[in-house]
Amino acid sequence: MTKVDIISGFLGAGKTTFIKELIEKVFAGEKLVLIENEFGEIGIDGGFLQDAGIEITEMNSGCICCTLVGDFSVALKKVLDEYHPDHVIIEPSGVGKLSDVAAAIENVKEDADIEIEGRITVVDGKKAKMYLDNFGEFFENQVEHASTIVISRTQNMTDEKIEACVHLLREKNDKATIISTPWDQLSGDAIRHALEHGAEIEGLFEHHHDHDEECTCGHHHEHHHDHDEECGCGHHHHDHDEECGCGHHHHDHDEECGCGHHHHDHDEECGCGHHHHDHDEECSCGCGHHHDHHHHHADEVFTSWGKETAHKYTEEELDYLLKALSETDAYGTILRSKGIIQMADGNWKQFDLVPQEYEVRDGKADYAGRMVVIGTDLKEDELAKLFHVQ
Ligand SMILES: Nc1nc2c(ncn2[C@@H]2O[C@H](COP(=O)(O)OP(=O)(O)OP(=O)(O)O)[C@@H](O)[C@H]2O)c(=O)[nH]1
Repeated sequence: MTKVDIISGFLGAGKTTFIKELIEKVFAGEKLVLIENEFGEIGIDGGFLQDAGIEITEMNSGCICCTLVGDFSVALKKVLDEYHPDHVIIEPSGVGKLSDVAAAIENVKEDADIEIEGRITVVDGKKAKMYLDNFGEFFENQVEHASTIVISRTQNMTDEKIEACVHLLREKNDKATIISTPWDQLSGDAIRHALEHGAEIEGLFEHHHDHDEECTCGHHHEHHHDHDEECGCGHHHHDHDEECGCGHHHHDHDEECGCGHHHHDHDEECGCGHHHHDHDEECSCGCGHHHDHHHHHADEVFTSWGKETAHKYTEEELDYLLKALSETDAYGTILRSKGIIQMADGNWKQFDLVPQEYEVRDGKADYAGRMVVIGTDLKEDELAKLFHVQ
């Protein structure tokens, strides 16, 4: 039996940092495989885990989401056959929906001896409200489908702020264990207990209905449900045996689409008896597409820009670009950036950036400098100038 833990969380939430804690405190000595799915084309993480002798499979071909569920299932099966690990840790991209990833694992469960132990979502305590308001479609799904929610950065928050954050998360998920203790104070046992509790309540997420049936809404779902239950794909389905014929996705009508606006039903009927929202106007979510439905794929909303470079940066250049990206919107709405670059003195530095915060560490020489920037409305030409990669 291989136990599978999913460590999800929005861009820069602290997934990789929490995985380090898990590996050191909880999974030490176990045969472990990590499957990482980065949204950016250029993988930056990974080095430290490889050094620790942990097997890493990167899926950089795109975000695990409903369109990539099949590819992901194949990658997971391959890892199980090849390594027979005790544990598989899956780190989906920050903009992946936890329900999509869980559905992919459920696929594999039918012919492999695995059990989902924890659906863990790491939440940046300081940004939870802002991300819920602005990118609710992605962030909310990660919170709602978690069995354990781990809040990061609580060591830098007041008790009131921590409480407000827990309250906000509780409104979206009243079942999950919420960990708000700073991680360095958490023992391995406490983390293990939270994971095991996750496994206990995992049963609540599982449904046993007809598998492999084609839903008449035009999508292939792994599970079908009675009544108005959520199937884990993050969408709300109505009677599955009913053909509505309108060819649209149907969702909870009161759901936010992630563009930060609340859309209401328009009075149009497509004939299936449900109200659909059908705007012809452009949504201001930044994806630049016309929407006639509520569902966004991550790559419609978020863009990733990445480059390799031989440029050697001075301290001033690095300082300037990190401040520009974290404190201004001159280059678009920057949600995440990370990179490994060579400095003018020959040393290598690794940087990690989220809105309002960045961190620079000494890095190891690599084959080339490289960086990735993820956000909305990215100004790519300006970014290229900022990083001296033109
Ligand atoms: N102070 C503090 N910093 C943290 C904490 N968790 C994460 N960070 C920092 O936040 C940045 C992002 O952390 P990661 O662990 O790389 O986040 P991630 O969720 O893996 O990010 P993605 O690569 O976007 O998936 C890094 O600079 C971390 O050092 C925390 O609890 N406290």
